[in-house]
Amino acid sequence: MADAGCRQPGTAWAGHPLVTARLRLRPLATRDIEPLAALLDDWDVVRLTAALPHPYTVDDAKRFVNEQEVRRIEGKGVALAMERVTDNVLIGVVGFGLERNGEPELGYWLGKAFWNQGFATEALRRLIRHLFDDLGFHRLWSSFHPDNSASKRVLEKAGLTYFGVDTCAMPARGQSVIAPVFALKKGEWQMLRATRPMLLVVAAALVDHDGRVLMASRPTGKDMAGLWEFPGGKVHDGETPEAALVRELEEELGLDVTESCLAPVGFTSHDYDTFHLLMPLYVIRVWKGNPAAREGQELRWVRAARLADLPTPPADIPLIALLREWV
Ligand SMILES: Nc1nc2c([nH]c(=O)n2[C@@H]2O[C@H](COP(=O)(O)OP(=O)(O)OP(=O)(O)O)[C@@H](O)[C@H]2O)c(=O)[nH]1
Repeated sequence: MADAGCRQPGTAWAGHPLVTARLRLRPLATRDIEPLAALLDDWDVVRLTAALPHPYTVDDAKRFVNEQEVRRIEGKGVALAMERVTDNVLIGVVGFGLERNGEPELGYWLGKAFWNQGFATEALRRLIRHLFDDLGFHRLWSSFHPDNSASKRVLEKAGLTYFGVDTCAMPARGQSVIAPVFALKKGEWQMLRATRPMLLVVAAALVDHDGRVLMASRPTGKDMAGLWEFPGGKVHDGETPEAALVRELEEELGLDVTESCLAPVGFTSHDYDTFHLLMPLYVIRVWKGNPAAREGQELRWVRAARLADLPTPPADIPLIALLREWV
């Protein structure tokens, strides 16, 4: 599913948010100025960057947000806020510039509290897909301070490989460095993507007598922890989707459901960048037992019209719209 309607390849950035499992990437706005300054007034965050001053003030952040808006309008590049979907907190910035050679140069930074949790890689993978698939670029690149091994790892995980070195000015540090340059061509990226798995997951919309739907929070330790989802899980080898759902509902909630009570209502097909999710959804109105949270999840009965208020995995958004018609 495209994240923002049916964009044709080659169309320009239109300001739509890009959505990942845990993040929303959207243009910077005035409301980001204070949180931006708080995240960037940190020597550990800025010391290996080229242009971010230290100390970093609210005025610096104001100037940065205004400059980025001008760059975006002039088509020179885009800086996107990385916003966590569970609580809408700004955690960093990712973006690209076309100033150096007309090919996108990737850049990013994260507030220190958000390091080592895979956020930069997740954001970069989504931005790369946007640059190749939606904006029609054929090659992109990035360079980093030679001491910045974390940045190197992020680029490698996103698929970029060593291309050469370049002299990189670091005006905010009053020096220049010989910086490694990493690059990725569209064809290489397409080959990498062809190896990602297709995951078949089944999900249930359990609907009670009041027309409410049972949602479960993904427990700490699982991917997308804190998001609200339909109960269900992966289909095992040799299982039918229906048998898998009956098994999952027993394991996760202690419910006894018979296959004949499952009504398939639709499916979602969603690109998570590291895997492709195919997930049929079944409405169930009859079961035995009371739902019990057996796997550390929190449970909540929610009216179909209010489901959209919960932070859910992006794959679930079309199913939530569908359920409004069904329940
Ligand atoms: N159950 C469920 N999974 C969903 C939904 N939406 C969605 O993107 N998924 C994704 O589908 C995958 C299901 O994996 P899971 O970890 O829940 O599967 P599972 O119960 O078999 O767990 P396990 O592999 O830890 O035993 C996850 O990547 C999850 O994020 C949803 O509404 N319900």
